[in-house]
Amino acid sequence: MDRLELIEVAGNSYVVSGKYGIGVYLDRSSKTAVCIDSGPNAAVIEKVCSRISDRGYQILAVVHTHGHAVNHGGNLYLKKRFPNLRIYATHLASYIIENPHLEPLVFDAGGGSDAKPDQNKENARALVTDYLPSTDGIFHVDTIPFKIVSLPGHSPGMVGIITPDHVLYCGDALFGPKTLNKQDLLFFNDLKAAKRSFKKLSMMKLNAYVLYHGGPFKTVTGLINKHLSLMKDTSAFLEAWIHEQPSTLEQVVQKVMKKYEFEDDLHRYGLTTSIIRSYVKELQQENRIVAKVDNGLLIFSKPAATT
Ligand SMILES: O=c1ccn([C@@H]2O[C@H](COP(=O)(O)O)[C@@H](O)[C@H]2O)c(=O)[nH]1
Repeated sequence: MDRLELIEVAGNSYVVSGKYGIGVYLDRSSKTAVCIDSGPNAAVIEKVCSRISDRGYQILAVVHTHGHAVNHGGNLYLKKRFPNLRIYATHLASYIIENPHLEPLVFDAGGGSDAKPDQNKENARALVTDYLPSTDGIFHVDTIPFKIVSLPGHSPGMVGIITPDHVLYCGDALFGPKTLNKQDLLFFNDLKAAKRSFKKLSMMKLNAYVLYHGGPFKTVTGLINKHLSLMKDTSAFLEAWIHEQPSTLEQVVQKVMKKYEFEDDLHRYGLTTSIIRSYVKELQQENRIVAKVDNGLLIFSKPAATT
């Protein structure tokens, strides 16, 4: 793993270099640091701790945007190193953070989970100490004021965190260009909520936006448009296929895995199934497809023509 650095985003707000955009807010008066999410495992967060202590700061708290394993895998390490650590999360996120065995409910369709097994084990007993509101508002870590912005879509109850420097840590409300170029199929568990979150983001005026998969950006309008266009393409593809060929969810997943030339592995299958479920739900909500049970099979098909 490359050496991780703290990159200044604005004022006292930083982001860790590398694959995971862990946020770090350095409070100069108290010499304490607040992390936004804690990375996938102990190895990553240990390096982040070293960069923070090189600057003479101690970690006081970690604030979670949502409860996916790659966002909270550093908690147990932090808790062991800083026994008075505060861990902030919404109620919804806390269920998964405290019970990592629940994560397969989100990512798994009977096979693999999004987290590697050791990430799950590692995090087994790092309990949330403080609940964040899942609606917009202000909360304090010690005396430092942060703002919460509700940004559901990728994960239920996901929130963004705004630091006193007006930097918004968006979690996975948006993905960066690297992720967008790698995968056309975007993980959102509620597409309508995701689009409302995009709209909210597009109306905000902040100094910078930090994406957990993508790092810091001055504006996110271009990224939002790219997300909307990829989502529209996926929806149109699924609608056209289901109109042509009434299908079960498994058949739709198979079609998509073939289209994107995904490897036959359990993790990819689970992720694809979760994503396709969200699209199929939206197509049903918009009456673009219908569902019926036929001989014990759930079949999606074209709605009957109205006269
Ligand atoms: O097909 C997919 C696969 C993954 N995602 C989301 O992207 C990020 C980053 O994934 P990496 O594989 O670690 O680069 C992760 O949060 C996945 O949920 C996706 O949207 N579509």
